[in-house]
Order: sequence, then structure tokens, then C-alpha cells
Amino acid sequence: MKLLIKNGRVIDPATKTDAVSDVLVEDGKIVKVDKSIQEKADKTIDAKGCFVMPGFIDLHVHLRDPGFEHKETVATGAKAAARGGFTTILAMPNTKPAADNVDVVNYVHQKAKNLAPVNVLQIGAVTKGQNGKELSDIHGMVEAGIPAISEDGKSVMDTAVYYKAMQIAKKENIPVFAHCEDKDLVQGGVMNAGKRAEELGLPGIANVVEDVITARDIVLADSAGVHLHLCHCSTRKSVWMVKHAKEDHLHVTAEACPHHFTLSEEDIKEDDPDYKMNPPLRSVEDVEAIREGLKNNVIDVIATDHAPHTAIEKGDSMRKAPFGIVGLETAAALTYSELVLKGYLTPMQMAEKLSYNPAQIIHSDKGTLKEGAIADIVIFDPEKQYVIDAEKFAGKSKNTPFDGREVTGEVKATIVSGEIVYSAE
Ligand SMILES: NC(=O)N[C@@H](CC(=O)O)C(=O)O
Ligand SMILES: [Zn+2]
Ligand SMILES: [Zn+2]
Repeated sequence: MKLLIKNGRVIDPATKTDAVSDVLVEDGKIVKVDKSIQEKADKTIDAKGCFVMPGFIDLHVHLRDPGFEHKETVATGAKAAARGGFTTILAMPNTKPAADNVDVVNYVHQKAKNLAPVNVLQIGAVTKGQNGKELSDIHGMVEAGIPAISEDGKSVMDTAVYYKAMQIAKKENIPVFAHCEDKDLVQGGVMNAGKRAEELGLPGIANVVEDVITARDIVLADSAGVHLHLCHCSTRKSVWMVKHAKEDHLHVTAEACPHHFTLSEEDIKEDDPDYKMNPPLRSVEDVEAIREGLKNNVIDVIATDHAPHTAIEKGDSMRKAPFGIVGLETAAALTYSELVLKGYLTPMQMAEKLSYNPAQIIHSDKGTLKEGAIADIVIFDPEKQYVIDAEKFAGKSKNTPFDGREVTGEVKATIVSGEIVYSAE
């Protein structure tokens, strides 16, 4: 099978390419990137006016499988990923049972192999049942193919337990993905602590809840010599700490989510569970710091933290609703509309943060359009304007604050190993 992508703007961070070119794919691999390829193909896609980028890689997805299949499954989550331009997604371990052993990791990988249109990699839990006390079988799970460990959903509050896990991760040469939240400081908060929470009469979550664990984890990971990747950074001080850690040559990387660079607490007009996520939407100053952090490459990665919950579970008040919003099908458009069009990111940086940098963090040779690479590709139309319609989502859950929002930029096609797994037409 030969696929020819004609006349697109090929953007490849690995080779620093940004030029109108054709891309020829054969037997699942990129065989040629050149100005005008005249070869006959089985299928030709006209990508005129579109970006042709390495397929997006999402380091932070909740697939809810096993255990919460009413919210999402490996199959539906992977379908949502394909629609969002993602060709590889990493699944967080807060499932039921938790992904804390080889059996669950194999179950997800096997299910993905059979049913998922995109690559799925399971992340291993740090502790058994995410109980924060006994370490999971990290070595076994690494042999089964986990690219990282994480306790996402919570922090490992016991510093000694976390330190031991970090030392093992160092030995296994995998990164630790950190969810930074001091459990003892949260005190029932449901949105950012501040004026807006007071006006709505809702309990707040202060920045210090995140910042104090971010500081601890940077220091702890440095001492263990392990690569620390900070999940869903939302505060000004998180960005500031990552900046200083990097200046000091510490092995720290960081991600930000589209909701944290698009919305602030001021966008919460009423008690609406679709605006409840962890960490919460912060102040305007925090949002600006996240945007600047992305611009200055202090923040390396854009990840969705796709966290599906049903409408019934979300209910009608933030007081009781679970934390989390879906994100796979809105991330590319929000990145383009909020960061590229507003001058924070170049299209090259967009490709870096959505594909090349995440690949580097998990030591993957994906995230590039180099000749010889696996043909995981996204074709993105930067002109297309439309209104986000959650009813059109391929994912099972529709919990998003972006329903009805006007955006620019649409995923036109997603290609995995040379196969078109999603097409907007
Ligand atoms: N982000 C969220 O608000 N929720 C996530 C957990 C997490 O990412 O910490 C979930 O699993 O629902
Ligand atoms: Zn988290
Ligand atoms: Zn998460």
C-alpha cells in the first residue's frame, strides 16, 4: 500500500523542516519527503494549505479501562484520540483494578492491539492499588512495556516510598510522571481558591497545594537521579520552579493542558461541573505564566489529561462532581487557536509540544517525519473555523467546558503506520 500526501506544509522538529513538500508512505513507513514526488500511489491526499506533522503523542490520558468502561474504554478512547490527531496515547493507571501489575498492563496492551486505531501505552502505578504504601511490580511492568510510572489521580504522600520508587525508575531508565497535590492541604476544595470561589460560595484549592509537592518532587527526583515529568502544571510558581530546575540542569520536564492555558477561574460563570478538574482553573496571572512557559520552552509538552465522566456522575454541582474533563478531541484546535494564532507558539513549537518532545520523554523514535520512520502522521487544516460540538465526539463522555466554543484549526486526517485511521470527510 502506497500513500502520497501532496502539497502540505511539512513541519518536522526532528529535522527542523518547515516547507511545502510531498510525503510518500509505503508499507507503513515514510519512504520519501521531497518537493515534488511523481510516483504512482494507491491513494493520494491533497494537503494543500494544511500542516503535515508527526502524529500527536498524548502523555496523559485516562482510558478508564478496566473498571470504568461506562465512562470510556480502550476502543472509544483510542477512537477519540484518532479524531484529535493523536497517534499514540499513554493511559494513566487509576483504573479498577489499578494498573499496578503485569496482568493489567498486558490486558490493556492486548485490548489496544485488537481494538484501538492508535498506539496505546499503559503507564504503571507507583504503588499497589495506588495505596501509597507498597511499591508495585515496577520491574515486571517495565518488561511488559510501560514507558513510565505515575500515581496520577493523587500524589504519593509518603516521601520514603516515593524515593524508593524513583530509585527503581532510575535503574529501569524510565521517567516518573508526577501529579502534584498535597492531600492534607486540599481540604475539600472544588475550584481555585480566590475571589471567584468566594463569589460562588464554593470551597477553594490554593496554589500551594500544587506548589509544595512540585518543590518536593523536583528535589526528590534530583536526589534519586531520575527523570521527573510534571503532569498538568497550572500555577505560576510551578513554571518558575521548572525554569530554575532546568537552568540548574536537573532532569525535569513539564506538561500543560489546553484547559489551563485557555481558561481561568473567571470563565466559571456558575456552579458548573464541566469546569471542575484537578488541578483547577487558576487565576488570569497563572494562565499567563503557563502561556509564557510554553512560549519559552520551560513547559515542554501539551497533554490533554483526558478525564471522561458521565453526565450523571458529573451531576449539577461542583461540590459533589468528580474532577476531570475530556480533552482528546479539542486539544489541537485549542493549541492552534489560543497559542499559535495569539503568537505564543510557532507551528514548529506546536509540533514539538504535541509530538516530538513527548516522544523524547518516553525514549520513542516516533514524533518525526524522517525518511524511514513509522508513518504516524497528522494532517491539520489551520484555516478551518468551526464550533466545537461535544455531541460529535467519538469518545464516550462529553464532559467539556468547550462545547459551543468557536475555534480555528481542524484535524483533517490521522494516519497510523501508514493507515488512515481518521478522516474529517
Ligand atoms: N484531572 C482530573 O481532574 N481527574 C483525573 C485524575 C488526575 O488527572 O489527577 C481523573 O482520573 O479523572
Ligand atoms: Zn493528575
Ligand atoms: Zn490525569
